[in-house]
Amino acid sequence: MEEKVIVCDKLTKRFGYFIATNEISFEVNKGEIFGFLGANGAGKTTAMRMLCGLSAPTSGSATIAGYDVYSETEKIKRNIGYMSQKFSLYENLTVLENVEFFGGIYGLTDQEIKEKTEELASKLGLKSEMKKLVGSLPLGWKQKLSFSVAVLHEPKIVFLDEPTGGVDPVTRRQFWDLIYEAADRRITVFVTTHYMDEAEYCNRISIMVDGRIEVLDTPANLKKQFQANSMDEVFYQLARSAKRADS
Ligand SMILES: Nc1ncnc2c1ncn2[C@@H]1O[C@H](COP(=O)(O)OP(=O)(O)OP(=O)(O)O)[C@@H](O)[C@H]1O
Repeated sequence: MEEKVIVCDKLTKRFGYFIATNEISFEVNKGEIFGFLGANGAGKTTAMRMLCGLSAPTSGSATIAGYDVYSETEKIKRNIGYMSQKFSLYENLTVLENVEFFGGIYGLTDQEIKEKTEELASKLGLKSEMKKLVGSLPLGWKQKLSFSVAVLHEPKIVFLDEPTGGVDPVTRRQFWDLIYEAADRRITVFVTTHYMDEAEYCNRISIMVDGRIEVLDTPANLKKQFQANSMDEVFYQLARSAKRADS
């Protein structure tokens, strides 16, 4: 049987009377690429923050890499990687300094950091850029670098919150090559995106509407279910029913 690395049962987050995430239940397998979709305000970030151990749920249960989201948040943080468009690398440090800094935070030894640095520099074609400030790199490179840093310590799961926002299609494709490589190493990838071509790259996707998970299946099955030619069509059929104002 597949090992489940995320198990979530009726997980709920309220802010006062407002239910941002409403009884979501799902499981994610080891090494799976799981797309977590929904219109703006659907509740994705709120859910992801709970799964990363950054925000306590109001009710329901979840385990991440076997650890409880209420009582074992420190263990969760040690077993995951995280990347978002907003939280990224230090722009005023060089590429090398960033890798050394995050490697240190993740508890890698100096030798491991050295090996990882060389691997990363050659994989990303950044050998001659290692001493440049991250702030001077093009956005696409920053995001590929940021992803590589998020998986530097070979976490069990990497959470990606709109990782490719604002990046051109060619660079997004390269970014997804990195995601596939991580999944090949059995790192589970949990990714939110607004790009429907990226949704097609996921093994399975869920789509949230107004705090609830409305559908969860493979892209192929969802297209069949909604008699749609693309994930774009599936998404808009569902998003049309959303009531929340900020979508
Ligand atoms: N701390 C908070 N207090 C009150 N309401 C909040 C809080 N955080 C989020 N919300 C509300 O919860 C809802 C879900 O927000 P969330 O950021 O999780 O959505 P999202 O699906 O990630 O959207 P986006 O794609 O825009 O990031 C929104 O209506 C938001 O205004």
